[in-house]
Amino acid sequence: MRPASLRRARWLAHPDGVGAPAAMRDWLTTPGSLTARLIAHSGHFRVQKLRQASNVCLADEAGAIGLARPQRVWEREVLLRCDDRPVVYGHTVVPMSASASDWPLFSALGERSLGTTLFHDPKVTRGELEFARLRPGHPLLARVHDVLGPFDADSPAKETYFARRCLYRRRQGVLLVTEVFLSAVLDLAAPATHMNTNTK
Ligand SMILES: C=C(O[C@@H]1C=C(C(=O)O)C=C[C@H]1O)C(=O)O
Repeated sequence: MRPASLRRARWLAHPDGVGAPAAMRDWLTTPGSLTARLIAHSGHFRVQKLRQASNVCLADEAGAIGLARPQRVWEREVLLRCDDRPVVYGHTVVPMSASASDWPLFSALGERSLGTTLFHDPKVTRGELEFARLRPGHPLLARVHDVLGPFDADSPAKETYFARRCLYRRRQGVLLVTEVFLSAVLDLAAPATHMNTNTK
């Protein structure tokens, strides 16, 4: 079992505390749907579903979804791909106590983006974003390793990953989405500044 200091990250209410470079900070603080912004900054966007089944949630997640300790939840893992390059690893958990009427579209999402169901449903309320720097040894990075292969060990800088998470509520249900941003996201078309994106 990893030491507690490695199993958990410090989730902060403001991105300044995680020390992300400006370009990564801009992606971390995307105000609306990440899916919509990735679509706007690539020629082809795809949600690659890795796994959707029950699993024990991460130590970092239990408290955020109202559980006293890590317990079995509904878990969804995806890679968001732009022009076939993985740019975000998505990890979503829903407590087993949720009813089908809380998240009616969740179980049958397949390779449709969860974001499209969250941002177009007036019954869904979105909590505040939280931000973290994930250090080698964090379980989310182990998941990323499992999918993308080992880190480039001779360049530790590449082992620094930044993530954000957000709690969504609908009826009596909660759903926590955590997004780990991969370095390839910085190669997308220069992200528009929020001012530009808000002036549509
Ligand atoms: C919350 C969103 O949904 C995205 C889609 C996900 C999925 O399909 O599992 C997971 C992470 C998100 O980046 C979004 O687009 O903002």
